[in-house]
Amino acid sequence: MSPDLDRKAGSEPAIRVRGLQMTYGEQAVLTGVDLDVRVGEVVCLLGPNGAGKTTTIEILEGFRLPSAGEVRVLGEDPARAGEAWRARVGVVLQSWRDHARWTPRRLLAQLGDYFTPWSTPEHPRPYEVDMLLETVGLTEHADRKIGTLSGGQRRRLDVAVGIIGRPELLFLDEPTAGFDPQARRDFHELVHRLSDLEGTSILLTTHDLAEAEKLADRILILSGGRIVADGSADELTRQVAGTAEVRWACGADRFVHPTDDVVPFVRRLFEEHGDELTDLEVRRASLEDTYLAMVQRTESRATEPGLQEVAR
Ligand SMILES: Nc1ncnc2c1ncn2[C@@H]1O[C@H](COP(=O)(O)OP(=O)(O)OP(=O)(O)O)[C@@H](O)[C@H]1O
Repeated sequence: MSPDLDRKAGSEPAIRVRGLQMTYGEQAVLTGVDLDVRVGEVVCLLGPNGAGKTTTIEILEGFRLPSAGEVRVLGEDPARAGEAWRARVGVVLQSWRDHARWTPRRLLAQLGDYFTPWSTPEHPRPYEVDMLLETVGLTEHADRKIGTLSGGQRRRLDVAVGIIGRPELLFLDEPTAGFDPQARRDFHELVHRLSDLEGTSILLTTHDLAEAEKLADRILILSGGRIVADGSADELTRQVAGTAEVRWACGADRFVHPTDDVVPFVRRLFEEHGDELTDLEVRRASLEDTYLAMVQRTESRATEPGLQEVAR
């Protein structure tokens, strides 16, 4: 941990949300969301389509007013925060479509100027444009018109626009949608670099569970209007019963057994069947299995009145 992070570690979280509610007309989308993102942490918000991930992020960005609840982002209420606060927050929007005739270099230089008044010796802003172009892999395309860039190249530009001001907190809403595998890997390295070297706090949404596992210090699952799971990928996987499945074959017969105690179970198999075993496989629950189990659990609770009370 860098000295800067060390200093910040005891301070208030980058994001603190309690009892957040959001209702669109008659539709209650968020019914009581509690979440924290600590300084320097990378947190991934997962949830099915329509769960309210974008709504949550937009409220935290100050672009949408909640119906109820307490929201603190970098120590302020985003709905009331001013320009100095906005300069500390980076937002990667779903594709930069304006300024098709500008070049990435010109756009980034122009947007970067906005952050200059908020530069301090401890936290110089903005990023140097050439360095940022290199970081997001756009050096070759720096002087082409934005309108002629491919979808993936524009997405890289979106990321550059989001971080040009060297934000302390970065929001990424499905940042790698449309990326090819190389661009995805480059982006993952960029997130690690921002987090490890710059101490940037990051909240991102994705539907790519492998991406969540790779990037997140902590995963939150939003379902049924609330956070239903909170932990590292390993911690979440351990919360789902039957964490491993043992498959084996004796001659032509094949068997499957779910178990939490893999080693004693396999030892018994060898004691009982020894040389008769012709195949053996231990399959741990993946984050995908865990995610689907947790979302199904909340969805079935929502359709069975009273069950939620019993489960508590
Ligand atoms: N401006 C709006 N007016 C009315 N309803 C809205 C509005 N924005 C979102 N919704 C509804 O709120 C719910 C949550 O939408 P949101 O976009 O936050 O979900 P999401 O988790 O980001 O979904 P996805 O994974 O599909 O992007 C959806 O049912 C959506 O139709």
